[in-house]
Amino acid sequence: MILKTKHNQSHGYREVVVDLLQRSWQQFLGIFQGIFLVDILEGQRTIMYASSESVLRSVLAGYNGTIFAYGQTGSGKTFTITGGAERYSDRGVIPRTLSHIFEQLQKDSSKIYTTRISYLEIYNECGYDLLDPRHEASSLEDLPKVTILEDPDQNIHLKNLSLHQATTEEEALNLLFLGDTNRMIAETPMNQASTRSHCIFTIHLSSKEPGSATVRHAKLHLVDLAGSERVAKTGVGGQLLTEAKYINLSLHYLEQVIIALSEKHRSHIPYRNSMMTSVLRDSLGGNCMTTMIATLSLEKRNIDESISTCRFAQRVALIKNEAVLNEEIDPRLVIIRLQKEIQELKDELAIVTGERRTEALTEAELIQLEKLTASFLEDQDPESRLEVGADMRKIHHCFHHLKKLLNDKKILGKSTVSSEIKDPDCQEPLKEEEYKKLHDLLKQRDNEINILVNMLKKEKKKAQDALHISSMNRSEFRHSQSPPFPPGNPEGPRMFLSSAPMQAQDFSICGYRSSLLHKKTGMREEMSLGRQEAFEIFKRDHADSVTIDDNKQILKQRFSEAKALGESINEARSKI
Ligand SMILES: Nc1ncnc2c1ncn2[C@@H]1O[C@H](COP(=O)(O)OP(=O)(O)OP(=O)(O)O)[C@@H](O)[C@H]1O
Repeated sequence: MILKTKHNQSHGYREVVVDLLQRSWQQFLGIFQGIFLVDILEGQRTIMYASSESVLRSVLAGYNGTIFAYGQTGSGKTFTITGGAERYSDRGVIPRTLSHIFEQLQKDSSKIYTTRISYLEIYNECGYDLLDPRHEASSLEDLPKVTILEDPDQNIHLKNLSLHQATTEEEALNLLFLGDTNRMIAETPMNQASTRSHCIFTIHLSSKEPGSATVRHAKLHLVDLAGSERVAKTGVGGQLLTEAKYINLSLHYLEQVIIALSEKHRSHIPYRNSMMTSVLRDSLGGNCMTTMIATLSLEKRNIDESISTCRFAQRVALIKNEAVLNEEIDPRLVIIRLQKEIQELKDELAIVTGERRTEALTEAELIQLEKLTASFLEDQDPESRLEVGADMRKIHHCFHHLKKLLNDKKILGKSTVSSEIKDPDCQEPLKEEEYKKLHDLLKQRDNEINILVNMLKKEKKKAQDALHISSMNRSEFRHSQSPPFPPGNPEGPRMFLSSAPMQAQDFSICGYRSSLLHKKTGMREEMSLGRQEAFEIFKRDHADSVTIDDNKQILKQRFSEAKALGESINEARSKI
């Protein structure tokens, strides 16, 4: 519990307060056990540290929490809870709490958090939604009233109170500012801007671990109660008097609830007497970690109110709440998890039984698979899976679709690259240059082919000449044979003509073979130019090409020798 004073006396201030209270109320010192006295000079940060730290820790862990400010009018409740507008350092418990919560949520990546805000005002015993967008345009009577509904477990639900999701501190602060502008504020003899209502700013925090169906819901109520005032002392009338009556009455009911809670063995707690005690039922005597900030105005004339506040604080300090972890299993998540499990089991069963499906997938199924593939590709989670079941048709379609996406991306990438380097001014010259290059290459190849064709022609002519000569020689040689060689005696001519005629015969066989080869390869004239060229290259690069050339030379030499011999034989014959 925190006792905050607004009095602006810094020198020996704490001592003055304690001394004052000691003299006025001897037993009072006992009350201050566990109560912090906060000096105005120590500022809002100390208040925040002393009041909120442990509550915030519990809220983040999944427990409900409440921080409420109580004190007479003008003692600094609003300043403590919301803060002063002049300096940043004056910001109160709500903005500091929001800052702390969002900082912690950002640090903790192990859970998924959802933060929602509501802002309730209880004015003259009626509830209003301070975040209702119609607040500014309509009068209070036209606005829907927030009403209390109680379920069989005596849990309180508030009808017509909106919940606004806030994903960042900034969004949450904007909601706070919006609500603050809608609050009922009036000038009273005790306070230039007295809040004439009780305000409850609630942060609803839900957290769950990824993949888990267990959700924790925690509520943090930050309550700025309206201040009590002695009507006889302030002498207010009219609207202010009506408001003061409502405020004092609801604070009286609050006190009754606190008294009942602080007394052991009290079976009935009169929560239902006022809207405020109904709404704060859990915070006051139930499942909640509650901190009360008592604010005092320490002018001498306010001593009675200060003592009354301290007495109230003493009673509050006696109450023991039992906070429990608000965990529940989200039925929607359970259903989703069970459905997934059923599907997985079905798939497993299909694999085990070897069930084969051959009918074509429907259009809707194909679209669904493509959607699944797209969301799988978009999912940043490295452990995400593309679940299509044990159906080969579906698996194949997914692969097919993935391939298509990849190819589309490649084509797109290429076109992007080409469009990136495309320069409309230099594109034409580039093409012409390419064309010229290709044209030159073509010309060069034509020349080479012509040269090769000519070479081939020459070679062919030579071979034909050689064939012609050898056939002539053979006929001449045959004429000179008498009697002809008996068949099956290939040795015969060699014995008779020694080696030279044999060489001529070999050559003729060689020519015959080459003509056969020509026939076999389909005649070289009929070969395409490309094939001829390839054949020439093959011959040139062949491992035996040198030996073949040498043999050709030897053959030529022998041919001329054979020719000379033939001539001399003819000469000799004519002589004979
Ligand atoms: N610690 C403080 N430092 C500086 N100014 C303060 C402090 N506490 C309160 N004040 C100033 O005192 C005035 C009254 O404070 P505030 O409105 O917070 O009181 P309250 O208890 O909320 O009153 P009410 O119940 O009438 O709404 C305001 O002008 C506020 O700025």
